[in-house]
Amino acid sequence: MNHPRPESFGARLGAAFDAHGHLCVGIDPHEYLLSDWGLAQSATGALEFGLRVVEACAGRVGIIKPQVAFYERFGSLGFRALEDVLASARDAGLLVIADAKRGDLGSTFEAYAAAWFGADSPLEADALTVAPYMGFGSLAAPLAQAKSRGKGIFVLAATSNPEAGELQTATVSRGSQAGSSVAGSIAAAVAAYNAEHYEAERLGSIGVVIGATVDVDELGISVEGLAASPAAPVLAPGFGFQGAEAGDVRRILGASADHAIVTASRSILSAGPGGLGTAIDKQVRQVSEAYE
Ligand SMILES: O=c1ccn([C@@H]2O[C@H](COP(=O)(O)O)[C@@H](O)[C@H]2O)c(=O)[nH]1
Repeated sequence: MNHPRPESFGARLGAAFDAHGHLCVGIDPHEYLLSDWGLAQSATGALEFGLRVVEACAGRVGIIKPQVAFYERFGSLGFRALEDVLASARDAGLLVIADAKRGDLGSTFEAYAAAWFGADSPLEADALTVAPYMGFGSLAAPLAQAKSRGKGIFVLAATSNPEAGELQTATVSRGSQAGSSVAGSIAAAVAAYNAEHYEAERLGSIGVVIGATVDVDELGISVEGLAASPAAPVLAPGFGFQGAEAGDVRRILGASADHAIVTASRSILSAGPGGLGTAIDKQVRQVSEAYE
């Protein structure tokens, strides 16, 4: 039987940008946030937290990013809670980026892709963050599965944490990217992959993670290369709590800002359950002003 090819992640992301703008709300049930929200330090507390964030996001933003680690810490019950949060986000029509930062050699990566992209998987998400430090080639299986299942992948290139620069500015010594920085080589590989596999699309389905706290020139990343059609989506954490301001997104990401997912977690979540809707509305306004 012939199954119709699903709409690509890039197409769905473009629709989410058009309908709701570029803000993505992170779901990060930190220990202190569970306390502040009056929730239990348990999978049940993390479930309640996630469901309330999903409820507040529905109709306000198009994209959410649950941080898997905050569910994983509660073991199997935490994963069960995450499954329910993902199901509720799907029902609400939100685009879900699972921030799990998976990475491994090809055959093992296939299992991760089955977990996060499988149509029958309870952990099914729209996109997954992955680590390329076993080589960009190690991503071949999840890249292929993403394409066939209409999913997206965000490859870590230049992360927002201050200690990352030492490794990510290092020079690649071999192969077609010899002489580039590690971050620049990942960005170039993603741009090339989109050009080859998503050539007919406005937005490719394979993106990069570039922290909003980094200097893309210093990191050796060509934002023009990422913005060339089909543009690579840029998942940009680091706004709010880590210091970057949404109003600066164009200065920070240059040509890639038009395809950026402006991501914030603690700065919004710290408003508490009662103030969450207002905090999201305020952040949506700030982000949309930056794009005027
Ligand atoms: O480079 C990266 C990659 C991922 N993250 C994740 O994003 C959120 C940021 O949370 P804030 O509270 O808005 O700082 C968190 O889940 C990180 O693990 C990142 O910060 N930087």
